[in-house]
Amino acid sequence: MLGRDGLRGMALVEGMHPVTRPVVPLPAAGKPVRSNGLGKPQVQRPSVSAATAGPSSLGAATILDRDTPSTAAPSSNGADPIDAQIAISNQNARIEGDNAEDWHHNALSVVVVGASGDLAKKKIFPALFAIFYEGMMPKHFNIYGFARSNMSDDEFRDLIAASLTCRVDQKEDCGDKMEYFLDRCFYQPGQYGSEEDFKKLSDRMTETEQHQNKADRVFYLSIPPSIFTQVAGAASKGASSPSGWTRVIVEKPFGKDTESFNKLSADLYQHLSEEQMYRIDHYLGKELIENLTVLRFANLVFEPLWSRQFIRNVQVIFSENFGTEGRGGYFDSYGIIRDVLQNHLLQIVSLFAMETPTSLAAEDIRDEKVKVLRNMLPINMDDVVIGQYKGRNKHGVKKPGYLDDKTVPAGSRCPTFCAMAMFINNSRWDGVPFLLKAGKALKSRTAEIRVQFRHVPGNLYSAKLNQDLDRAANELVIKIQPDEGIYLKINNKLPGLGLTLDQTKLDLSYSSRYKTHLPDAYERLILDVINGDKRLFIRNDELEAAWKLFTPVLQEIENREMKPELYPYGSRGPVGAHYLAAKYGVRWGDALANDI
Ligand SMILES: NC(=O)C1=CN([C@@H]2O[C@H](COP(=O)(O)OP(=O)(O)OC[C@H]3O[C@@H](n4cnc5c(N)ncnc54)[C@H](OP(=O)(O)O)[C@@H]3O)[C@@H](O)[C@H]2O)C=CC1
Ligand SMILES: O=C1O[C@H](COP(=O)(O)O)[C@@H](O)[C@H](O)[C@H]1O
Repeated sequence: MLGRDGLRGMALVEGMHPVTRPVVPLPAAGKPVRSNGLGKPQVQRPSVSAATAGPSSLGAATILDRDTPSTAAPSSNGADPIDAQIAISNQNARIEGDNAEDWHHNALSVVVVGASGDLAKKKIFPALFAIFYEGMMPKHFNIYGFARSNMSDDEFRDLIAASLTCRVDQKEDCGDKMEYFLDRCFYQPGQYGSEEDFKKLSDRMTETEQHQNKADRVFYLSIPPSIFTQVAGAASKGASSPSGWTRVIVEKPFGKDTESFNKLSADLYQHLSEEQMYRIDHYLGKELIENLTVLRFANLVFEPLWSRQFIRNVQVIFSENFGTEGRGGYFDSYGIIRDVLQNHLLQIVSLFAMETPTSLAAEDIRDEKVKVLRNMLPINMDDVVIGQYKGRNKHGVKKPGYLDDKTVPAGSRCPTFCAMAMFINNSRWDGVPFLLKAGKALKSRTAEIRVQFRHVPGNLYSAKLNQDLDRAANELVIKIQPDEGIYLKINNKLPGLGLTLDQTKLDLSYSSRYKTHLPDAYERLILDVINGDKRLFIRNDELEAAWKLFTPVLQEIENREMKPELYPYGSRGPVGAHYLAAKYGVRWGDALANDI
């Protein structure tokens, strides 16, 4: 068992080595000032019309002048005013401070274990490149791939290059930057359980780290969960940093139920300390999820409404317009509940429903989130609807059913859709249904939070609303993807001489307000690991509480071999989901005909 020193053989205790954002050349006037309450230093820039400046992420504290829409005429230097403000805000994420010199001089090695895999290619390498592209990587960085497949460094670079894109608009030196980045990428083949092979990797890393005082190392375990523990063991013994910190990103799934989670957790603790582990849930890295706490806690108009007194129900909806084609093998042993609800949607609920944290520090936020999970009532099986998609042939276009996938066992009852109602048993949320819904092969790809408010009591205009009052109630929609935005449905008078009410929306569409590229969730999260910021990562006790809620449901479904309700590929999902909502007097907001 390890002590506080983290990985076996680590010379330094995680946390003894304070971390700052990388140094990037700043305008001459930018100068470091003292840290904010998060223990992070800030940079003061004269051009920010800000009360405070601070890091990005949940702790973002830079307040920008929002009077000028992005469509406004360019400023005198030709730059769009909001673009300019965003650029400054981004620069503020690259914090400098007392330890900036350390950061500047330390080497950083990022090892992607499972480098030949799907996630690595699709998300991790592009994210690492984007971080570098944005000038957020420490100066002395190197990237290492590790997997069993045999590859030379050059073949590895070709593999990575194929998935890198110059997504960051209007920058001209992308090609050069890509070359520079690829030159710093290396590949080490090896067996996952072999300490010797990780030592070989470590020796190669030492070569690129040797000119720096200290070397910090990040290991991203982008591998199947069945080998998490052996990799953690071999890597910690063979390749921990001898001089700096060592952090390990662990991908989901974190177990399949309470028992397997406890085992995985205990096994990982044999090799890694809690402090070193960054359990990733990429939904927490999405722009609108990060904004959730800002919306609620930085606006007087929302927080007072955030309770059973005003909110009738909350819906967290995830849908994809494609099936599990090609991933059926993995999916069939997990199903949609483990794949999406137990992690992504439940994390959103806990962040949404938590009490005001003492501060924006990671532990304060996670303390509040875990309380929500522990306060949840056991899920009632009558509040669970499961479905599985079947093939569809519409207008000559054939779509396969889940069971048509060759990698799916014949007759599988694995749910590809689930809707459920959950309740938080505390004074804020007592009796408010939290309706969660996730499905594959549905009508559209979307992820959103819908907050349906109560109707106006004694509404003077009830006769004018022409429908039931609940339908005319306000609804706040946080659109996580696509078309990121926030809108509030309100009742408004139609202009003119008559007195007719119109349901319309106050609309903050990100694409019209901010002409900036939204960073991918993995970019933000990997950068947070480099910066030692755990606010957007899951703590062990959160998972423990999550599995406590979901394990009985999964056991019921699996032991009773419950039959999922079939729904056609590309439809709105099983009808049962609508009955579930109706049971609580609610309509799914995404299914409303009047979803303006
Ligand atoms: N892909 C995705 O979209 C997402 C993935 N994840 C999680 O990320 C992790 C990686 O996912 P993904 O890249 O899709 O996984 P892959 O199945 O592509 O596996 C990654 C690499 O691991 C090695 N590998 C695969 N199967 C085995 C095995 N049975 N034993 C030993 N090594 C194996 C292979 O490398 P080699 O043979 O070269 O050693 C492979 O390239 C998983 O934990 C997954 O659950 C999470 C969210 C989304
Ligand atoms: O974790 C997962 O997420 C993806 C959806 O992620 P998104 O960022 O594209 O919305 C999902 O397709 C996959 O099944 C699941 O494992």
